[in-house]
Amino acid sequence: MTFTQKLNQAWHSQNSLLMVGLDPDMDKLPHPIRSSHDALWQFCKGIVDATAPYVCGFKPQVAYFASLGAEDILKQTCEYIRTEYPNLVLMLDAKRGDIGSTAEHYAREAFDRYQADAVTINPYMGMDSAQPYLDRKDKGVIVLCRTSNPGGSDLQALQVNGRALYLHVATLVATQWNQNGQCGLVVGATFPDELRQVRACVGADMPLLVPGIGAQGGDIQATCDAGCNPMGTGMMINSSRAILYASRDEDWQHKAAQAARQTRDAINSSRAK
Ligand SMILES: O=C(O)c1cc(=O)[nH]c(=O)n1[C@@H]1O[C@H](COP(=O)(O)O)[C@@H](O)[C@H]1O
Repeated sequence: MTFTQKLNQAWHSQNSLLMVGLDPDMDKLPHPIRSSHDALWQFCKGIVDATAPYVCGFKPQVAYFASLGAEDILKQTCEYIRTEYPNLVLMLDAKRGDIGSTAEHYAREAFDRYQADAVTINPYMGMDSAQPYLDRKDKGVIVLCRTSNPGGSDLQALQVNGRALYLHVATLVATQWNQNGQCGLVVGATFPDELRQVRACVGADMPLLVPGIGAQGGDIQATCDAGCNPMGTGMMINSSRAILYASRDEDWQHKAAQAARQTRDAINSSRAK
């Protein structure tokens, strides 16, 4: 099954556009598990189990694991998601970008080592840097387009031939890079006007990874109005900290589940309007 087929099925079977980002920060782990020898694994497994009923997928962020030398826990978490929740999308957030020969190894990392369904990449180095990912015909390649952070405007909003650079990226990906129909774009929920423009530019079928609700303050209604396709889908709306750290006490799993359910419900009532 391809990435987009799996995503479409997950949207419908889970009735959810919510993606939970797995960004485990040792300083913020719940107190009851913090001093445990396998705290990181307990946290990742606990969050996955608590929130799985409410999501279309999970997005582990490589840096949070790599900075701890905990790639083994990332691998274990990916395996756990794949085996226990095989209908949910597994997106590796890596934001890689390098020359083709090196990118080939990043592609192996994402798709062979972690067996992700999709990976985030940076388009700055152009098509040959994306080719090793695009060659994996069934895998999702999610390209940074209009990122959620304030500094995203520094380059992405520059006018190039009368059009913002991020729209050039959107057009390039939708026309030239999307040969296998498995590409998507990252567009921040913090910029709903730009999200609307990107959706108009790429059409209804391209999935958008939309981080920026929750801790970054993006508005769910504005996000759905701007980014949903006519079927009321089309987005993986990511939230990490607001769900992961909803509580640091005994009830951390319960509070994470509650935050995920409330976010899913808010998205569903916004996309239904
Ligand atoms: O590619 C991403 O996932 C991403 C792109 C972007 O423009 N902004 C952004 O915040 N992200 C990621 O999405 C997550 C957002 O986390 P919260 O702000 O805690 O919900 C982090 O893992 C970021 O690395």
